Amino acid sequence: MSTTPLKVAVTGAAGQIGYSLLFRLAAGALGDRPIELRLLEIEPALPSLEGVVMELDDCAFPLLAGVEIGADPAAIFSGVSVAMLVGAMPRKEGMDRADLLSANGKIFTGQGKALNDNAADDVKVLVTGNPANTNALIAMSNAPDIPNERFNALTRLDHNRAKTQLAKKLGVPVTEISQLAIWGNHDDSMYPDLFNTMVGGKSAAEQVDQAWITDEYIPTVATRGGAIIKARGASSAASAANATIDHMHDWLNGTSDWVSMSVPSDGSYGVTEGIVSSFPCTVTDGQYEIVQGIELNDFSKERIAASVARLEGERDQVKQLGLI
Ligand SMILES: NC(=O)C1=CN([C@@H]2O[C@H](COP(=O)(O)OP(=O)(O)OC[C@H]3O[C@@H](n4cnc5c(N)ncnc54)[C@H](O)[C@@H]3O)[C@@H](O)[C@H]2O)C=CC1
Ligand SMILES: O=C([O-])CC(=O)C(=O)O
Repeated sequence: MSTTPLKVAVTGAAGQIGYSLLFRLAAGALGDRPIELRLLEIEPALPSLEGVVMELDDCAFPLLAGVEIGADPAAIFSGVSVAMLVGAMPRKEGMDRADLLSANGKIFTGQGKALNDNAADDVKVLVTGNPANTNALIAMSNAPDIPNERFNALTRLDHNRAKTQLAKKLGVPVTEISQLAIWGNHDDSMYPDLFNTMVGGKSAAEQVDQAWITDEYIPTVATRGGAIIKARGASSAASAANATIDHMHDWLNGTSDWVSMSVPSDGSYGVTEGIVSSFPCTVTDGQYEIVQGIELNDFSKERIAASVARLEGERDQVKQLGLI
């Protein structure tokens, strides 16, 4: 076990996702090593964050080596090797995630610059705050000294949702499912591809019919966030925190199966270079790779192209806003 604390920044730490995320991080969810938490909030939320820190203290977590809080990104990001950018406004019922671009996008220009100037050389940045893919693009574009591939966005929640919905349909445990992946944007156009997914060693697509995939499965996965907002009156929090941990855990520690990661496209599968889009990925020694050589049928190609078009639209919008 490494005894050097891993310095992890979390933004929006006093929010709902923060409340589920911090305690698991402090308990060792990223790996069996000490962790130092650097928590960023806006000034008015700092008193509430102080209460959360009191609760962290009250857990006496053996791996928690320190907690620092503040409203200055430069100070909080100083020397961090992991940055979880969660802090952003959540959508309300009836909104699309892209509706948050003008409100949230500017958060990621300042945080991109602050990471550029203050984070450790090996920093890995994961954006959860919505619209996550394009916010990651904004942060990446404002951090010219950090390699682009260190900026990811979260589609692991969609991946986990896709896994459970398929497992329920087929009456199998989630552990039977492999090679599942979400492609495209974390919005209603996302595409969970079942044509390359395996269940119990056999093709998933051959065990369900196409009408179920098109009319039930894809819409259920893609609109799950909205369904949760409707049911809870607030957007997903514990599951989003769980997915944020899953993504960063795997990026740091490696994978044994495909995982869905939104990463800057290198042009693989015709996805426009530079946009941050979800792909099937594997991770070895802290480096992810987009899985190559996957056969995509015409249905999949069409769905991916539609989602990529949404990402291009968001990119054009933030260009116009002067954020990239
Ligand atoms: N990618 C994904 O799968 C998911 C993304 N989300 C997104 O995550 C974000 C956070 O969600 P919640 O925790 O539920 O929201 P929340 O409103 O409970 O918490 C957000 C926190 O961010 C803080 N904040 C705002 N601006 C900030 C800034 N400039 N620097 C630091 N902190 C700042 C706020 O003060 C607040 O405490 C939302 O944008 C939401 O839509 C939520 C679920 C899943
Ligand atoms: O739907 C939302 O606004 C929150 C979110 O991203 C999700 O739950 O997937």
